[in-house]
Order: sequence, then C-alpha cells, then structure tokens
Amino acid sequence: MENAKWRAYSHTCENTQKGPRMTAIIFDLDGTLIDSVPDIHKAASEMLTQAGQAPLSVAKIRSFIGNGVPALITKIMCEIDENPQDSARHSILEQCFMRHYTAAPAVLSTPFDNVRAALEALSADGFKLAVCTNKPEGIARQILQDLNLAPYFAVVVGGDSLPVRKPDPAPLYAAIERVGTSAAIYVGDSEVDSETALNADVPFILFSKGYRRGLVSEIQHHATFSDFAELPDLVRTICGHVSGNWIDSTALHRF
Ligand SMILES: O=C(O)COP(=O)(O)O
Ligand SMILES: [Mg+2]
Repeated sequence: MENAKWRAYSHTCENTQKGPRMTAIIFDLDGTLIDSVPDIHKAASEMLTQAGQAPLSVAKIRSFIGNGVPALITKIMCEIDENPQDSARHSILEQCFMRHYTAAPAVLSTPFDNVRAALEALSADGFKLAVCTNKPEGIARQILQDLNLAPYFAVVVGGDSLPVRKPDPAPLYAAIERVGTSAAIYVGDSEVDSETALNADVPFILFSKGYRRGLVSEIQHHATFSDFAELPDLVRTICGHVSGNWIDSTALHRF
C-alpha cells in the first residue's frame, strides 16, 4: 500500500511532460458517466419482491449507490429491518440482486447528456481515458459495452478488481498504473470519489448532477461541472492549455 501510494504520488509530481498525452482522465461510473439508478432500482425491487418485501423508492436506492453492491445490500437490509450482520442472508440477497441486475444491466440506464461528445473531445486531444468504479468489474464492462462507451476506455477497474474498493486509493492507483500515464485527474459524483482522490493525491473534478448525498460545497473538489459539455475545456484549463499551447500545469502537482 505504502509503495503503491508513493508510486502514484510520484507519477503525479513527476509530470514533466506537457499536455494530454501523459495525463489520464479517470471516470467514476454510476452517477458520473451513466444514470444507472433505474436498472439498479429495478433489480433491487425484484430482489425485494422475491424476499416478500415492498420495493423502496428510486430516491432511496439512489442514496445507497456509491460504495459498491455489498454496501447497497447492507443499506437495503437496514431499511427493511433485517440484520446485515447475518452474512448468509446478506449473501443470498446479494446473489439475488446480482442475478436480476446482470440479466438486464443497461436497459433503462443512459449516459448523462453530452458524455459521448466529451469523451470524443478528450480522446481527440490525446488524453487516456479509464473507469474506476465500485460496481463489479464484469457488469461495469458489460454496461459500457451495451451503451457503446467501451471503445473509449482502455482500462476498467471495478469494486471487485482488488481486495479493497474506493475510498481506498488502491483502485485509482491501479487505473493510473494500467493506463501508464505520469499524471491523472479523477472525475466523479460522490463523497466516496472525493475521498478516494484525496487519499490518492489526485485532483478531483466533481460532477454535480450525480448521486452525491451532501452539498457540493461540502465535498472537497478541485473543480465542479453540471453538464458534460463543460468538461473538455475544464480539463484543458487544469492541464495548462493556454492560447492554443500546452504549458506545464502546476494544477496537476497538487490537490
Ligand atoms: O455503488 C456502486 O456499485 C458503484 O458506484 P460508482 O460507479 O459510483 O463507484
Ligand atoms: Mg458514482
């Protein structure tokens, strides 16, 4: 862990090359690139029906997203007065949820407005793009495929890709390492993403229209945006794009 942290930190600090070629833009998935709550809510409702319980509201399920599927199941169990410490029961519910979710992971989900154009623009600039999500890697890849977003991402790190998940910085370090750039920016929608970026010493851009629980002002961020149409210019500014030239960006050296 200490080695990984040092390595990623030095990647960021040793950004001696200019411009986008050596910078990765790493994205969170749920609530950032895609509005996935309708499919998650549907699978959760099917699981609850099977357990003889009434479905929870979309808003409630949305507030449970961001820490991964096991945490989602724990929060649902608390909500329906079941004991989440009952690991056998937790595992049955989680498997039931995953069965329903994998059967239809991207039927109702959609990319947020202007996501595709933003990914196109950033790729055209030469940035390397990756996904770092707490969603299981397999289903994250399936969803990216189904929504025709997979070609933009050389690297996908999921909540089950490593023994730890966000806000531990290790998944973000793994994404940076696998992309192979010397600097990175993390784009996400939640408190978990902000904490992850902070733990990793990576600049964080907050998408304000995702699934955050608190106010934008309460979430530590380097920059924020509410429409993906704004993102390419925001990234260019942070990375030192001035008057048509890429200069050495000091913003990438600190959080
Ligand atoms: O909670 C999840 O399963 C995933 O959420 P994330 O894509 O925002 O990390
Ligand atoms: Mg998210």
